[in-house]
Amino acid sequence: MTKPNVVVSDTKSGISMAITVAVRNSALFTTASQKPPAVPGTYITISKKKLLQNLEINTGAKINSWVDSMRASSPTHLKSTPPLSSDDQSSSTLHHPSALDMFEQITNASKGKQIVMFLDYDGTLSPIVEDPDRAFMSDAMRAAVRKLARYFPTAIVSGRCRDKVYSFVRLAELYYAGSHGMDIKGPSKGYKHKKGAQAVLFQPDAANEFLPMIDEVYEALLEKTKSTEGAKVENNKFCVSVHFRCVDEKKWVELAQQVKSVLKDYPKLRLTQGRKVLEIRPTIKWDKGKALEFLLESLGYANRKDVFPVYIGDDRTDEDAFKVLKERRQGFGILVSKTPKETSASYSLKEPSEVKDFLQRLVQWKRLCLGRQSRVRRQLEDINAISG
Ligand SMILES: O=P(O)(O)OC[C@H]1O[C@H](O[C@H]2O[C@H](CO)[C@@H](O)[C@H](O)[C@H]2O)[C@H](O)[C@@H](O)[C@@H]1O
Repeated sequence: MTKPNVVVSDTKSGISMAITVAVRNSALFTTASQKPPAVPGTYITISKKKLLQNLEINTGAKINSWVDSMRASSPTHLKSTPPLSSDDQSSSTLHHPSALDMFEQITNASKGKQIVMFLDYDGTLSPIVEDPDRAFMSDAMRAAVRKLARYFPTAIVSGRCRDKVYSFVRLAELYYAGSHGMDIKGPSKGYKHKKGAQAVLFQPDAANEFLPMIDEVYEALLEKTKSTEGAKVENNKFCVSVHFRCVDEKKWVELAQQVKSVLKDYPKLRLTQGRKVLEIRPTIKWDKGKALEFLLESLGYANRKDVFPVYIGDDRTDEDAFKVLKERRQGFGILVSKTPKETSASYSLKEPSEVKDFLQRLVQWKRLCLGRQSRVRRQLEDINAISG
């Protein structure tokens, strides 16, 4: 389905807004004369009443699709889903092979380049648990990430607020991009930056303007959802998460409607979907993919061919970063998932324990490479000493 961006303008009120129109199944364009022009960005005129009605329909349809896709990915539903045919399995395995099985190919592709690591937090470094405040990472995972950061610049990129994710990871030598990349900070003082890299502290100006609105929406969502047992609202500074995980599935539509009813007063906020969570974010063009590009630039790798970024994540919001890597044709994305999914990542890992194994193997491989290099250097020095 094509989804051109169309600027819709209401002539009476002068309201203009950019919306994405699903052309083929569109409820907006019912007659040939109403069909959108082929060129995106063209102005068309729709009455305000019609516009609001149609947005209602679109949002209503979205609520069902969010809830359906959350249902489809819940463990109880996965169990009852018929297994893929052997053909399906081999094709998805072919498309997204295990990063552990393909380890050698991956490291070969990185030869002569600087690997830079980007790690999502929930579901990647820590297992998914019911209480978001108790999503701790294991000591073994922390040790693996600590060693990783000795050899490669390493960033944590999370939907959580930066302070919260830092309180879980507790490694001062890393870069942290919280609130889906809207709040970025480099390693604490005392940790060396690569030559050419800048000390980083960054929040897009446009995001800062949203802070009071986000706090207001957080309070409104707390109030609106308080009657729904198990619902949890989390303030992630530049965004808000509404958790469905502990809510009875029969109440999911109701909870999604509560969220929608609060958001109708905030057209400058948008909703994205994660793992049994709806996330409320500013409508600015900033996401985990932009954060990845920003960090590469801050590290001194803008427009450089000798960089090899690796992004590991499990969530829909990580797809923005996978896409950036695909478009740049640099490095690759690794999706953490037990089941095949549509993704822009190149490889997959099943769960956080496999992520840990992969990070440990990277460290071992790098140590071997460095060991080999220093042996060769010593031999050359010996030869030079003898001959000269
Ligand atoms: O970008 P991430 O680091 O993956 O953060 C995305 C969201 O993760 C958290 O929620 C998820 O993990 C929780 C703990 O395991 C789980 O209970 C919840 O169902 C998941 O959606 C976090 O609480 C959210 O704020 C993040 O946006």
